[in-house]
Amino acid sequence: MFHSQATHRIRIEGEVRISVTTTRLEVSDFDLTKHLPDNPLAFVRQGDGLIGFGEALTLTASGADRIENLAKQWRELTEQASVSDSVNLPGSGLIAFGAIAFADSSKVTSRLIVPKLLVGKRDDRVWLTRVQIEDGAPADQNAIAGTASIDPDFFSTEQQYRAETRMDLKPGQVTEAHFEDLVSEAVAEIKAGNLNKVVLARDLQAELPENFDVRPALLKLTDRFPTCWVYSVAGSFGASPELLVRVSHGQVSARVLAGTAGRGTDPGVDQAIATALSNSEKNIREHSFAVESLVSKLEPLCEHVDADPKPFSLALPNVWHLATDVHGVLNANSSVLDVAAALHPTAAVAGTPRDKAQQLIEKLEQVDRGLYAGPVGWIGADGDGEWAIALRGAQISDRQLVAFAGCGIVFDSEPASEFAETELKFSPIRQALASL
Ligand SMILES: C=C(O[C@@H]1C=C(C(=O)O)C=C[C@H]1O)C(=O)O
Repeated sequence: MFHSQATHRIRIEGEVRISVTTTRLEVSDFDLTKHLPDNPLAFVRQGDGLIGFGEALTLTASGADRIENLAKQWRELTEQASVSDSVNLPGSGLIAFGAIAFADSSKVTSRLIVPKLLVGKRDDRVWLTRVQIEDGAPADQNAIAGTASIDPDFFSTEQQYRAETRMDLKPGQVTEAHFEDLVSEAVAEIKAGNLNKVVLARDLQAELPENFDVRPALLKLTDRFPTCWVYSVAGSFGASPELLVRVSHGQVSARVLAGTAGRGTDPGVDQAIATALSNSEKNIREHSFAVESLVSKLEPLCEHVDADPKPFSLALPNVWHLATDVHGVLNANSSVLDVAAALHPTAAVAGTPRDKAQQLIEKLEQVDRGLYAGPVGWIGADGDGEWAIALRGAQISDRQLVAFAGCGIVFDSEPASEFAETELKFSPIRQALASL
């Protein structure tokens, strides 16, 4: 069954040592989402991706420099690695999953989590990475923490997930009427010339049923949203359509979304909606703020940056989005987290100008967004990786589940239609938790 092997060894200040072994697995038709552990780490799109089991090591940070701080900790950790990776695919070798809080002031800790065990898949190639942590004493005298064993049936048998319990999402701290008031206030600020765009969000909440299992929800999200990045990291899970940044061998890419319309049930009407969206001045303006913010932050890090001059209409099962793919070539050895630190928060989730929008979000929403609208993804030992924006999902903490959805407000936004847009954006997570 084992095909090839790679071993990474790391010594951290002489105290902790991580030993990482990646082995190629000869399995066919392997479906990552049918083999998830309880409380999985996951980042999956179109059948490819990474799933992680347990936590071998977690790096944490909070505050305004949380992304730079995690990037630095990760660099220090990996600099001491001796890497030999014959699988040598994006996602093989030493990997951390990560979830980063939206706001500088968030009480929620941002994390990079190295799983005890990881299974990756790319273009029908599957690999297994095992992580061992030793502390201080020579390995043979030391109890090895973080050793994960794997059930021999793991790769041949689909895992049994616990039965779903229906969960009703109820209005959270920002109710319908309150949200519409906030939109009006934001429009007034924009008309007064204080800023151009701000993204306002509202929350829904539910009590978590006893013995809740997130895996059936993740399965539904991967089935229904194959082109989205389905994520599950540190209690934050969902199906994001938006790629904040991917770095691969010096190439950087992103998918910027902003501008939304609901899908039509009749094909003709649906197409008319897409055409109206791509001709809507309001939506084009909203979208261009998001592209400009991303490109302007990316340019200093790149030799050149390419963005399509006109957005395309991206069809998701529930909505149309205006979308622009952006590509660039990095001019230095920046890691995906270095780039994420420069890009976050884009005008797709904060606004323009960024600092004014962040201040207005804090003033109006008065709710900690936690990991919602923050970067979620993975980073490898070489700094390459892929991070989506944590949208269209929910966060679990203690016995509570909180879901957020937001939308970009510009001078001609109407409160009732912005509320309706948040409803559309809640539909993926509502359905994933509806136990239908
Ligand atoms: C803020 C969200 O989505 C973002 C806002 C969009 C918009 O305002 O049109 C579209 C896609 C995302 O960039 C969300 O889903 O909560």
